[in-house]
Amino acid sequence: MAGRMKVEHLWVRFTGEHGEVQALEDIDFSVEPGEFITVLGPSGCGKSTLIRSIAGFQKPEKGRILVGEREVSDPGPDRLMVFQEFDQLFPWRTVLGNLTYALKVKGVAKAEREETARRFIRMVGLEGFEKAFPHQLSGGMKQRGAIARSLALNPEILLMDEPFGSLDAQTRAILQAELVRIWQDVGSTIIFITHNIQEAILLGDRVIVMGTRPGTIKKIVPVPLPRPRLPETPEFMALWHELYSQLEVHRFGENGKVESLVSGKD
Ligand SMILES: Nc1ncnc2c1ncn2[C@@H]1O[C@H](COP(=O)(O)OP(=O)(O)OP(=O)(O)O)[C@@H](O)[C@H]1O
Repeated sequence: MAGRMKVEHLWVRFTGEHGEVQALEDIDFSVEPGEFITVLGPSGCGKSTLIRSIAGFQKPEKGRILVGEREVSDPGPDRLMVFQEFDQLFPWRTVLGNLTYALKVKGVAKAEREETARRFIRMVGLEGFEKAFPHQLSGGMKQRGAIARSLALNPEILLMDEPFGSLDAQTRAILQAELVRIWQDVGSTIIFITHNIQEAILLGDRVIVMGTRPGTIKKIVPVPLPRPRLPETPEFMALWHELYSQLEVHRFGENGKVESLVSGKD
């Protein structure tokens, strides 16, 4: 069984053209094995910096991240990332080829690769498209392929940085439901970033709400609703309002108009 993941008093600072940015300040939480955590916050609050730190792409200024007993210092196969962009699969390999190649790199025996790849392709609903190349797939299908490839590699932790952010509302709703079903099947730990309140509640066992400048944890909110979750229920709506009130949802734009920093129901 995979160990608990701990983010311990993590601070990250960037020095850029426009001076210093304290992207993360004293981020501290732990995640149980098999837990589904959503991270919700307005643009620029440090969500991507947090997930990139967990992935090992970003060195902390202070603090550390533990996966079980191991301290994260570099990227590793125990923590795989799925991004928002649709071009994550190798364009010169078929869907099946993308998965079997990843399994080969991981060192899985040749005899097992194709069967494992086909199982995960089926799991994400891409059966029949094994021989298709990425350019022959829709955005949603490419995301399914990227998710299948990550899951086939059986990481301890799957890190998802707004993976459904570029999808139309209907495809997004389908993939949200399917991700929950797959997660219940495979039991991976998932850290899922979103700026969408409804998505955070639909998916997460707990929602980590972040505030901006500097990026801090404002609150960790458990979601005690049975799955599948229905946004129309009073319990769901009550949570929606609780999270909404935690977020710094509005600011004044240059022309004095109120701009929304997070989206709710899209
Ligand atoms: N490489 C970098 N160099 C300088 N500043 C950076 C760098 N990466 C991020 N930042 C700054 O750190 C802060 C947090 O950025 P980050 O991308 O983590 O936020 P986010 O919550 O993921 O935003 P979004 O939802 O818009 O993607 C921002 O102020 C950003 O400008």
